[in-house]
Order: sequence, then structure tokens, then C-alpha cells
Amino acid sequence: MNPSHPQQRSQLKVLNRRVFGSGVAAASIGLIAAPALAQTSNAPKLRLGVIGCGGRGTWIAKLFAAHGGYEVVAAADYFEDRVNSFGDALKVSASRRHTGLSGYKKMLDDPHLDAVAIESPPYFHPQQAEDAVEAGKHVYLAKPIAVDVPGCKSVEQSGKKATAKGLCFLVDFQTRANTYFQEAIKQVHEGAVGKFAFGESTYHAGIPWKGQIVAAASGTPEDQLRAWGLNRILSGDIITEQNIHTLDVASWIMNAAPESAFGTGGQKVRDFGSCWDTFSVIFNYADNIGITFSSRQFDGHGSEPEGIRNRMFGSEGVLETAYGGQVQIRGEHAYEGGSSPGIFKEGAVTNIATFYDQIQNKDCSNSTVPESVRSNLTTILGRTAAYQGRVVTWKEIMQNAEPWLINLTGLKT
Ligand SMILES: NC(=O)C1=CN([C@@H]2O[C@H](COP(=O)(O)OP(=O)(O)OC[C@H]3O[C@@H](n4cnc5c(N)ncnc54)[C@H](OP(=O)(O)O)[C@@H]3O)[C@@H](O)[C@H]2O)C=CC1
Ligand SMILES: O=C1CO[C@H](CO)[C@@H](O)[C@@H]1O
Repeated sequence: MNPSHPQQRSQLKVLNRRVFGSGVAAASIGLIAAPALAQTSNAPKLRLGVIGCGGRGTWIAKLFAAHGGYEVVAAADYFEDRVNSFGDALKVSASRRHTGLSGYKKMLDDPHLDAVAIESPPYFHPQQAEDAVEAGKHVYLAKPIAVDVPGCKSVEQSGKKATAKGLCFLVDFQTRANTYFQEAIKQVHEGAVGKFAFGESTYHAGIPWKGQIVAAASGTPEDQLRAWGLNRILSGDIITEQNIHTLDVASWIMNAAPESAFGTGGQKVRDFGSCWDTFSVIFNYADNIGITFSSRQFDGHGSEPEGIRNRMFGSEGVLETAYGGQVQIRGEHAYEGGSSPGIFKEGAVTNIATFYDQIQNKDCSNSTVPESVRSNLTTILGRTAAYQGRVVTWKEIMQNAEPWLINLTGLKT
């Protein structure tokens, strides 16, 4: 998000209040400076192109520039106004601003470009990542990695291909970069809560897409693209686009894929867009360990607690985590942990620094790819079970890997 953009400012207010809690508001979105992780070596700057110049793309490009090890030299977005506003802010030359659906391919043709950050709508991520790896570029990819099973499989292959070609590929989950989350979940894996009994996973938040409601109603191809966050196919629906943060933590805790899921939900409160505004799912893991999940993307009328939360109950303790809040283990092997109010920005800053270090050190193991594939597939399993109102197995979704396709006719190539 870009706090200087008026629409984004109001969205941030909603997110601060609803997702992160009032006490941590400014820090949670990066208005309070994160610890500097500036590049100090004399290595030449990495030449970075950004695909997707909307809110996240513009915001994160400034973090790449602030790192010191990158030079933002190219921009691609379907929309000319976005690429120009990005280009002006990041001082990208006119010849390196690309528009249209395949504008990013012209960017990838540049032999002097080292890496790309993919910050476009989720529907486009797998193809853009595949093309970037094919073109020999390192890839920094926003979550979710894909909206469907074939997309997840494609990103999995791109990650492996990147490793084989000596390219780095990093998926940007802020929680995965946070030391309290890392330590707490490591201790849980070492037995700190004993034998798992059951878990909880929630993402309760307001509407982040108010600026897209008018475009969503118009239905022209370009408006549909501008309003991608309210479009089920372009976004993956809220369980994949937004709720993935909490289901990624659940997947990290379990260190396994669920065997099946059962769920429900719908568009209960909102009357715009094609996404559901709530999901309720039970994920069934091996040994009948259940994780109950619920999400909301509309006004909670002051209900607390809000945001991205996980709990895992075991025979000897309980793990509690909150994105932007406290992370701790209670019980026989307590871990005090700590709070992470600045995680929204600090997670990205850390991931940007890690990506730089991996490229410099030629560490192309690309370990964030398989874990992201699994959590993205977990969201798709829950989504399928909820849409169909029946028990759906992991095996089933992996075997019937139907692509989600949208008609892009009418858009500039
Ligand atoms: N925590 C995380 O990891 C986050 C990840 N993402 C991911 O990043 C990708 C891209 O998402 P995102 O950038 O949000 O998508 P968009 O920018 O396309 O859409 C989000 C909102 O940003 C606003 N916006 C558009 N252009 C700009 C601009 N130049 N500056 C500021 N705001 C603008 C739009 O509001 P309006 O039309 O009213 O101007 C729009 O409603 C997606 O995959 C998404 O899931 C996104 C946010 C956080
Ligand atoms: O969690 C987040 C806040 O909401 C945004 C809109 O759904 C997401 O893209 C982001 O990842």
C-alpha cells in the first residue's frame, strides 16, 4: 500500500483499525521507520524491473530503492497512467516504461535487467514468473502465487527451473521473515506445545477494495482489470488473495498439507464484485487434527480481536500468533516471544534484503517456493470445499487441476 495515495490512506485506516489494532497502527504499515537493512558491499547495483505498478508495486519499489543494492530501472503495467505515475516517482526513463498485457515481455527482453518484482494481480503471476525465469531474471513474487492449481504447479516448476539456472526466486510473505514467528514455530516443531490437538486460523478485516467498487460495476474489460480485487478469477477470491496470510501460518505450523476440507460461506453482506465476503472451513490434517478457519471482509462493527491470527493447542501448551501483534507460546515450555507491530513494512524490507543477499551469494535454493505452493494450494482446497459445500480431498484437487480462465478480449496486448 502507498500511504500517500488518498484511497490507500483510507484503506490503511481500515486495515490499521481492523487488522492490526489501534495501538500498533502507524508502525504496522511502515509509517514508523523499520530497522535499516542497507546494502553495504561494493557490488554493482542490481537492475530491477517492476511488473505491476499499482499500490503494492509502487510502495515496494521505493523499499527496493531504499535498500541501496538495487536500481529500479524499468516498469510494466497494463495501464499507462499507473506506469507513468510509477515511472515519475521512481525516475524510470520513458523508454523503459511498458504498457499493455504483454508489456512486461518487452521489459524481460532487456539483457541488462537482473531481476523483476512481480506485483500484478494474482491471475497473472504464474505466466509472468515463468517468462521471467525463462528470460534469465531473478524473481521476487508477491503473494498469492496463483489463483488455481495449475498456476501453483507452474510456479513450483518455475522455482525449480530458477534453481537449475542459478536464479533466485523469493515469495514475499512477511510472517515468514519475522524472527518471533520463526522462533516460535521452530520451538513448536521441536515439541514445545506437545502433541497437537487442534488449531484455529482467522483473518477478520474490513473492505480493502472500496476504490474499486464503481469499476467493478461497470464491467468493461479495463474496469474489470482495475477492479481485480473484487473479481473472483483475477484475485483468487478473498481466501486466496487475502486470507492466505493466516493459512500460510497454519501450513507452516503443521508442516504438511491438509488431507481434506469441508466448508461454507458466501457473499453475505456485500453486494458488489464476484468474490465471497466470508469463508468458514475446517481443514482436516493427518491424525484427525482439525484447524478451524474463518474469514470476513466487511465491517465487523467494532468486534475484537481483528486481523490475522493463529492458535495451535497441544498437550503441553498453546502457540498464539498475530500478524502485527503478539507471538508467544503458553504452557509447560513457554516462549515469551514478542510483538511485531511493524511487520507489514519490516517483513518486506527483510525479504528485499534476503533476496539481495541470495543473489550476491548465489544461493538459489529458493526455499520459499515450495512452502508458498503448499499454502496457496491449502487456500484453494478450502475455497473448493466451501464453494461446493462438501468434503473435498487434497488428492482430488491435485488430480482435477482445472484452470481458472478469464476472457481478456478487449484489452490491449
Ligand atoms: N502484505 C502483502 O504481502 C501485500 C500483497 N499484495 C499483493 O500485491 C499484488 C498487487 O496488489 P496491489 O498493488 O494492492 O493492487 P492494485 O494497486 O491494483 O490495487 C489495490 C489498490 O491500490 C490502489 N492504487 C492503484 N494505483 C495506485 C498507486 N499508483 N498508488 C497507490 N495506490 C494505488 C487502487 O485504488 P484506487 O483504484 O482507488 O486508486 C486499488 O484499489 C497482489 O498480488 C496483492 O495480493 C498487496 C498488498 C499487500
Ligand atoms: O493482507 C493484506 C491486506 O489486504 C490486501 C487486500 O486484500 C492483501 O493484498 C494484503 O496481502
